[in-house]
Amino acid sequence: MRVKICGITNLRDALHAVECGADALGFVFYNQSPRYITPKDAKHIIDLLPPFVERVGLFVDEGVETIETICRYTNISLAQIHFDVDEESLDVIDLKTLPVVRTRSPEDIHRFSDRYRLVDAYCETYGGSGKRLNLEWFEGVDCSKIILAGGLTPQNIAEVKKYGFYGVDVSSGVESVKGKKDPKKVEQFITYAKSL
Ligand SMILES: O=C(O)c1ccccc1NCC(=O)[C@H](O)[C@H](O)COP(=O)(O)O
Repeated sequence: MRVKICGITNLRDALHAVECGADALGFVFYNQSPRYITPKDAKHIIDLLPPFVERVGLFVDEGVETIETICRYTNISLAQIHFDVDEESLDVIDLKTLPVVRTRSPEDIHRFSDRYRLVDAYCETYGGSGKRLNLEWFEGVDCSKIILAGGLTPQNIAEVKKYGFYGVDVSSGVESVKGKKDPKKVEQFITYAKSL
């Protein structure tokens, strides 16, 4: 199971997550978020990461040029796209992209089904809400290209085991306060997810 720790705002949390075995770190470039990080601060952290860690940039309502410029400057390796896009618009971005499906009903899970995608619970504000998805919606679905997000915690991560997700993504479930990770929760989450 691959694990992404999202909403990284400081070097200490980043290095601790990597030490615990995180495969990917998420940086929120959306200035309305309590987890917002400036491109300059993200670059500082990313420059100090060891090899083999995916750096994911989260974007809400940004143009292609801004996304490409920020990713190149910071050395982000994957752009996570939170606003409504179609396949063609994704292909215009000259970077590896990960569309986010904000799910209101079981049918939504099948959007972008040929691609790797992050499936999150729908909420009015964007991301990091702690809101969970109904796991029954994934019964009988090919989850091999789905990264599951939304309300995951060290306590409930074991519930996802039987679905065969490509990976899991967590933000608020491993925080002490918004924008700051709890080292123990991060360690537990990654250990439990990797044991599934
Ligand atoms: O985390 C944010 O504040 C955020 C802001 C804008 C767009 C996306 C954002 N986070 C999205 C994520 O990928 C979260 O990791 C995902 O929604 C899971 O969050 P949580 O339910 O808190 O684990």
